[in-house]
Amino acid sequence: MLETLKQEVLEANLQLPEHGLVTFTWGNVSGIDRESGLVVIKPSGVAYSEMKIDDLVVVDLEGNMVEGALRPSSDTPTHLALYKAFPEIGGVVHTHSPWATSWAQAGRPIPALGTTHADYYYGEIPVTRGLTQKEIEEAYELETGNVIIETFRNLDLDPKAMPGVLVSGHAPFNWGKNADEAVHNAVVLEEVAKMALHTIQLNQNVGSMDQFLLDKHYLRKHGPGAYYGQK
Ligand SMILES: O=C(CO)[C@@H](O)[C@@H](O)COP(=O)(O)O
Repeated sequence: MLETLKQEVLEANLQLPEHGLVTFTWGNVSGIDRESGLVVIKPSGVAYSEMKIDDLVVVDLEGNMVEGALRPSSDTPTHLALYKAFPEIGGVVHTHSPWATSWAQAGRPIPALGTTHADYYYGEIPVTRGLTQKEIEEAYELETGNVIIETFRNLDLDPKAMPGVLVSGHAPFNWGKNADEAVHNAVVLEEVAKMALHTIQLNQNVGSMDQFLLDKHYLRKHGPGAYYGQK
């Protein structure tokens, strides 16, 4: 089971450079085996072109090392916080993909402007508040997870219907039922972020799309009896 998960996590990580979502080593993917509670994650600072399956690190949900010779990604506490808070997810990805990161740095949520967005994200893609100096100094990556969870609670968002978030001043995190789906959602986020910025540049008065169009696109793909089936 763990060997299969490692292969999935390796392949998901390697998709990041393929899709142009990472520069150098600015990103990481993990996957969880819910039965054992073990998480497989990219090692910190290892180049994608050199990464081998045995470089992946296995940790438990408390962050204790279970397998691996390298240091786990510095973002591991964020991944673990998300796995604990959102039991329905099986994969997490963090990138600094430039279009989504631009919105995060601007501290702006991405409004739902069209059907590409609505096929994956049920409404505006949220942005968190900025972390305080104390949070950054004491437990930066854990608090990054906590601020995401706080945002979802405050906005009453369902992580299945909203599989990503922008961390203010930082960058996006995405998730999915597994590592592959998390990366898929990150690719869509980047495309949607780019299109939204262009759309607003072309028409500053554009409003969010109509609720009935959002419902039609999101619910026919992900709602009960969805004809596409669940991703
Ligand atoms: O967010 C950041 C840095 O701002 C990290 O995700 C990025 O550098 C990747 O770190 P790791 O190599 O996974 O430790």
